[in-house]
Amino acid sequence: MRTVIKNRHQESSSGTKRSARRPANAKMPANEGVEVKQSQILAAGQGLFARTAFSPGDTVAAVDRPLVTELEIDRMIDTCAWCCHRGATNAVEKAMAASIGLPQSFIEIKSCTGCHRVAYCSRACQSRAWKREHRYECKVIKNAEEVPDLPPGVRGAIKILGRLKAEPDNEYARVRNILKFWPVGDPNGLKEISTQNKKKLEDLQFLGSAAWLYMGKPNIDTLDPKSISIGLVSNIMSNAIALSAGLDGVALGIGFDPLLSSANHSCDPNASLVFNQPGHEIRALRNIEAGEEIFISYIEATNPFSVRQAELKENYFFTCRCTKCKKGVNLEADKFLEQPENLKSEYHKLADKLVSRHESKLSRFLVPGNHSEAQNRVAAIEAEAYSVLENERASSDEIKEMIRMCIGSKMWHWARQPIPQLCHRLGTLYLESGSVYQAFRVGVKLHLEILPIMYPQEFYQARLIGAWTVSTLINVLCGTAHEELYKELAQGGIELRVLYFGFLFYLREHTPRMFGSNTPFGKLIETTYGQIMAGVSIPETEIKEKIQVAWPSLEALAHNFTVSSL
Ligand SMILES: C[S@@+](CC[C@H](N)C(=O)[O-])C[C@H]1O[C@@H](n2cnc3c(N)ncnc32)[C@H](O)[C@@H]1O
Repeated sequence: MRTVIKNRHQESSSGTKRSARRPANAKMPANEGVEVKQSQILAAGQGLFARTAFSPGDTVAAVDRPLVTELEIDRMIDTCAWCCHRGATNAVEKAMAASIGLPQSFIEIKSCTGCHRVAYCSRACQSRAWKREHRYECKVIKNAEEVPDLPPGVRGAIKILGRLKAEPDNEYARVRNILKFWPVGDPNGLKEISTQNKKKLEDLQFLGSAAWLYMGKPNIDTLDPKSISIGLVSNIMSNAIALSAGLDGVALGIGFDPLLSSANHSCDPNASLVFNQPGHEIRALRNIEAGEEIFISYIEATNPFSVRQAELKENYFFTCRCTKCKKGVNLEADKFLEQPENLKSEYHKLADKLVSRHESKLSRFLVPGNHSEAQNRVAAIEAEAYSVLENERASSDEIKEMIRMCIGSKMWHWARQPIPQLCHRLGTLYLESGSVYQAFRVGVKLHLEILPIMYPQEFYQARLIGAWTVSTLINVLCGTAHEELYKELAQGGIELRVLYFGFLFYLREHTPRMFGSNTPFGKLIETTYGQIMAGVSIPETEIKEKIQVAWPSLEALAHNFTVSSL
């Protein structure tokens, strides 16, 4: 059956004009541009389809706030449970956020005086949350001695059960809609989870029963409330959209929305999810024709085949059958610069040690070839690199060491995972330790050389965030604290102030179509532009000429960044 989804706002389009497309700036009632019907992926249930053509950057579908928005347990004290804005919790973080223009420098988070377990950034957010959902959970989670910190999926289910109990007539349809999602909606879905990982299914059942229990075992008309609770938790947790604050990438929590969550996954997506705290939308990454299925990526799609497959299986319980995965392992994401048997001999001893360390998970990292000893060695280096990445406490020295090993082995290039993710982590660690210039150099390498290879689509949000990060770092380097360094760079032909304008203009041009103008990021860029330009007397055209002259110095900086620059 076809479900046409209606309603909500949609940003006007202003991209490439083609006859089949909507005219630029045409107003269109939102979400009429999509419909839910049988997916083109075999055995993947329903999917989201375009009913009209979209250009890169267009909003394909949008909601004011996902139906379920739940914070991670650690975020409940510093993040608004309604709009998901985070406030700095200590003076050091506040000062660092202020220095790079992050909103958490001025956001104050206050706990709910009823339960002291969730917090809000304003009375308006608190009052909206109370009316919509918090009144159903406040008493339940109040008693911290009896009720432990509950995972986001359970809290989401508690609120839905509360609403269902209070307003059964209004809420039945919504609950049925959530339960029709896979895995619960798929007749074999839960069995499949159990086959893959029996413990996972038991956990979901346990958490579902817990939500029902904490709600006081509600009796809801003729429905079986305990099974509903298990179904809600299972579907929310296995379809969860990861919510993160775009600017600092901090994981905030999970979301579930019947419209946005209808979009299936592809490792070569044509659209992406943008979380505008709390608005949430799907934006086109490239031209999408009417009738095409909309695919987003649930994970980091530039990881190698087996890493992607394993992540989707472990966290989302399905085997990916997207067009990219159907081609197997021989794509760009899996390629090394050399065949495994050409690994330099000085790496053999170290790699052999890693083979025994990672023996149990080596198969995840194996690439096809006919030289098993050599394959094992390269797979073991890759396993080590991913384990450093997964270790939240890895030091900057450990990360540098790993990048040196991979790049030094001449098997990896800079855009081959997990190098980009390791570089990103290194940049963050540099910043946290106050090494702004080092963070800037890593940021320039990422933005100018690595991200355009990873995400060739110009409208990928990660590229814009990369540009924003570099611009804020340049801004800091232009301050009085770095005067000497600034002069030194200028003598070497690197005109930071001019380069800053290059980023500012790029951000101002692209943000409206990548995040939207009337969003936290859109407003931040517009305010920054207004403040900076107010103090500038030179016409913009003249600044642009200067940027053109200065830009090659930045490209050279990126090019000359090697392992010895770490
Ligand atoms: C967020 S839901 C998407 C809507 C879903 N197709 C439905 O009908 O409920 C995610 C589920 O869709 C299916 N799915 C999504 N992308 C897939 C893919 N690339 N390959 C196979 N199954 C996929 C899996 O069953 C997954 O658990």
